[in-house]
Amino acid sequence: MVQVSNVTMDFNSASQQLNSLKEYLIAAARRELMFKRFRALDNISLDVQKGDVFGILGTNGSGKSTLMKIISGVLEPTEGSVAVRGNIAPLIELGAGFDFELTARENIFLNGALLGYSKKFIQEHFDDIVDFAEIRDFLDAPLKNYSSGMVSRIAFAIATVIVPDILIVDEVLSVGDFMFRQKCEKRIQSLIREHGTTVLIVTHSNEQIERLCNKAAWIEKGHVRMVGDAKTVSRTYQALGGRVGSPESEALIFETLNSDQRQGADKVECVTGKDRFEINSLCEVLLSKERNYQTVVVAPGDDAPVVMSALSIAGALEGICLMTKRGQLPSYVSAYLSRTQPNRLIILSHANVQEHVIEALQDAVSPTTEIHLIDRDDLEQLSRAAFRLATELGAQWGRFAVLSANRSGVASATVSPLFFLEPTPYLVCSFADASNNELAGILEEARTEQVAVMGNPVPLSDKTLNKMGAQRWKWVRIPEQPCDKSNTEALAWLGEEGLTTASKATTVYIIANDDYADGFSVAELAAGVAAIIVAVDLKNLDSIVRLLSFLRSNTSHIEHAVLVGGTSSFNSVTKDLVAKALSSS
Ligand SMILES: Nc1ncnc2c1ncn2[C@@H]1O[C@H](COP(=O)(O)OP(=O)(O)OP(=O)(O)O)[C@@H](O)[C@H]1O
Repeated sequence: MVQVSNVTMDFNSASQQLNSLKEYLIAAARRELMFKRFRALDNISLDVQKGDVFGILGTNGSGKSTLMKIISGVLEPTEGSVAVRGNIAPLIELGAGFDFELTARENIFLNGALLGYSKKFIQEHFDDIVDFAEIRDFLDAPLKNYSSGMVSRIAFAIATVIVPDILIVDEVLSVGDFMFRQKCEKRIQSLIREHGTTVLIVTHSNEQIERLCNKAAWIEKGHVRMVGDAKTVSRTYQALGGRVGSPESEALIFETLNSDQRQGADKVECVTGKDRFEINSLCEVLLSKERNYQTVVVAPGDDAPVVMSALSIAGALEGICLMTKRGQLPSYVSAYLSRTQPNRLIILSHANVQEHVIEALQDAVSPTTEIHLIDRDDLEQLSRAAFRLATELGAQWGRFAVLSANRSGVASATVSPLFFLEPTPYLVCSFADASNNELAGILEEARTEQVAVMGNPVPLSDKTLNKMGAQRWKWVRIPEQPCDKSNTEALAWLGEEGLTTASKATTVYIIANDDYADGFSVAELAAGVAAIIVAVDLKNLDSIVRLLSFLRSNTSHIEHAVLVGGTSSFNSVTKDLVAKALSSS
């Protein structure tokens, strides 16, 4: 029905900004107009058969709409050709052919005429259009008073009043409200089933592609990357689309995804929530099944160094660490406090945790609960005050200490189980000499033997560290980024110190590079089973491949891989990839 042959589309756009038509004409007359050429489509070929419901996938700007406009005849390709058999109803840029000064009634006739319908045909179908669009009460109001959703309804109703041979739907199913989207989808379904209409559908919804289409193409940066059955293309796109990485990594992921290994699936679990607070609440449920905590430490969840301080003192005082938002106390935290009525509540507050949140925390516990509030705008001061409080409350510090710049990253999340394996101070450091002297004093007081210096860059130079540590403690530097380097060095350090070993761990918690704070929530769970936490950069295929090869080489002892992250981080494809990597022993 549609044959796209070697289509290339170049756009010219002015390379300098001209502010008026006059400026444009002057520049044109002087032959000073400069254009930049941009190739939106590069030698695209596709074959759409009668009855196909053909999905087009691709990241923003990959050329999907340009291709649809060329197929509809709105744009002429620079090179190549398109052969179409039958009439087309193009649902592209709904409302593009409307005059917003005219009424909805007038626009129905105007738009219908643009689509080639006769006046008689529109009159005969006028009621159908109005009823489908649900606009009868507003027919004589000018279109400029309509919402964009209502305009889309009219456009959809007009374009689908005929039974087209080919229907082109470009992101139309993502406009309007839920009920109307369903109604549009039903009409498309009836065109497909009852009239055998061939459909080309552009959408960012993989779910729609898999549900509606039999075939799909994935277009990336103007090239066809893959054509095939809708489910395979959609799943491959979810795994590889818009990501960076070497062709070797891409091939390996593709191969893993297409392998029919099944055994690993029962080893993979997910802890997913809509955000880090929901994940923290899920972890709270798992942790409180095992223990009744008498100390609860609450910290603002969007401030990684504060959460690290909270984990440090929670570990040292055998407490649980919960996260709060700055402007609102999550309900699971207040519910937990009311339910368990702990003996001690420690609140860490930093930069704009609102007063009412702190009050709500205080109100949630019983009058006999001992409450400690550490409120400091300065992270260095906050971490030291937390250390001192834990010491006063009887913490017996172990061999290690973690020093950090005032930012944390992936390596912090990977190292965080340490706080629950051995009481370990977490201290934020700065450039000031006086501050470093105080820090050296704290480490001496805690009898620290070994220091992990997290972050890149960290204010402390090698020279300063050597001077501070003198003969008393050794130090190791662990970078917080990039993700894979952080993982490797953090895990190597934990392993060397006999804390958790990647080569023996039976459980692996996998977190996403951009959501590494989720690692803090699972720190205690990980420590409980001597598990390791690894981060993966899901936007980078090389990072995914490194994770897969790590899993493959440790398959013999990994019994559980737990994907921890927001619902958008780990999709079913990542889960499948991890399962397949774990089944290839
Ligand atoms: N008329 C035009 N003049 C210049 N460049 C254009 C024009 N139309 C599109 N482009 C460029 O061509 C590229 C492809 O655009 P297109 O709208 O086809 O992408 P898309 O895949 O539909 O994107 P999205 O998912 O964001 O809708 C983009 O970089 C866009 O800026």
